[in-house]
Amino acid sequence: MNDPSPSIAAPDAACAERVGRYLDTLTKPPGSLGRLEDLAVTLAGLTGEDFPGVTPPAVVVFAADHGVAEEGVSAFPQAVTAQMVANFVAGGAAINVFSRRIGARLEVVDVGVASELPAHGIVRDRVRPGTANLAREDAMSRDEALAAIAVGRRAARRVQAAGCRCLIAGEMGIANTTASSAMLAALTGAPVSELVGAGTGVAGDTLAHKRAVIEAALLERAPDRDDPLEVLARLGGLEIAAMAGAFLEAASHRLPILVDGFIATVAALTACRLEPALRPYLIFGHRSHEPGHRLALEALGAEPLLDLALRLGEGSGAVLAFPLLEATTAMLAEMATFATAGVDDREAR
Ligand SMILES: O=C(O)c1ccc[n+]([C@@H]2O[C@H](COP(=O)([O-])O)[C@@H](O)[C@H]2O)c1
Ligand SMILES: Cc1cc2nc[nH]c2cc1C
Repeated sequence: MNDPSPSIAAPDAACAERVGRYLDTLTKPPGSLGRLEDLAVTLAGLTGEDFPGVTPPAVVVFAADHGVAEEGVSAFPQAVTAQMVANFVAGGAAINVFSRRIGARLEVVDVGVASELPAHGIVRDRVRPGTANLAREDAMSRDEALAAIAVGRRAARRVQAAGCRCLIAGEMGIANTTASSAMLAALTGAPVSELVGAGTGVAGDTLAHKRAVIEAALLERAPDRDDPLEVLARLGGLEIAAMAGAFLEAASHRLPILVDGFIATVAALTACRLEPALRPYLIFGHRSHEPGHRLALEALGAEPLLDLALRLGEGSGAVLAFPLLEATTAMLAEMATFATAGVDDREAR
């Protein structure tokens, strides 16, 4: 319980190198498939397979509430967290629609929703009914943060046991851009004014108030930036902790991980601070409209695949990027080589 991270192997460098060479035998000018070629090398290295597979993918949506919602930092009331969970169960949310398109196994996990939920269709693994208000006290204890990380690890083990070959973690939690922004400022030292954003749609005085709440909380909670578990416990969220745990566990099984938007990336950054060996297993699906996402990606040295000005969460941007991973694996498995297709290779110079 005290060690949040399983052991994570380094990617298979020999396999990655072999696939890099193989790519140049396929019927295309070398490098012409651009970042898909980088992705092929990455997938080979992290799975240790010359012809990696990513199907079927799994989407796990972690839902939790945030005590800081009572400060009026979101455009929506806290009750929307539970209402959207009911929508996920009924199949009507964006994540349901997009997950069906890619044939994903979709699971919704209650890691800390503060109100009533439907009786069926949810994995019940609630650590506590929402965090405390981080503007007034620590969001949770270290033990609760560890327990929420363990929730995520259990979810990733279910994904692995179900035979899924790519993990996408999503989240639902009213006010979680406040928690994520506070965590990102604490972990990177970046000024709150550079990373705070609209979340579900706050603007004007409400946005200024959100910034002031985060700045005051950073002074009050003052976590040690070199202690990621302390940052998570004092400023974070249960679903953020669970995503971090899911990423760590998935990497220990050599599962490729497709990271979603701002909140998921803050979870990824936290997990990388806990265990730097995680970083090579992370592929970033998209750049969210939330301004802090750029900083979080920079802190990870990450360049996402898509930039569609999304700001939904739920895992939606990662699911939309998944077909690019599928295309990458199909490129390796199905393209003809110059030799098999009888196409002249480039002139020797
Ligand atoms: O993933 C993102 O980049 C993202 C950006 C802005 C908002 N969200 C979603 O909106 C909710 C948080 O917004 P807020 O305004 O309540 O803090 C939460 O449920 C997230 O899934 C998600
Ligand atoms: C309606 C709604 C759907 C969401 N999905 C993720 N976060 C959300 C926030 C709101 C408000």
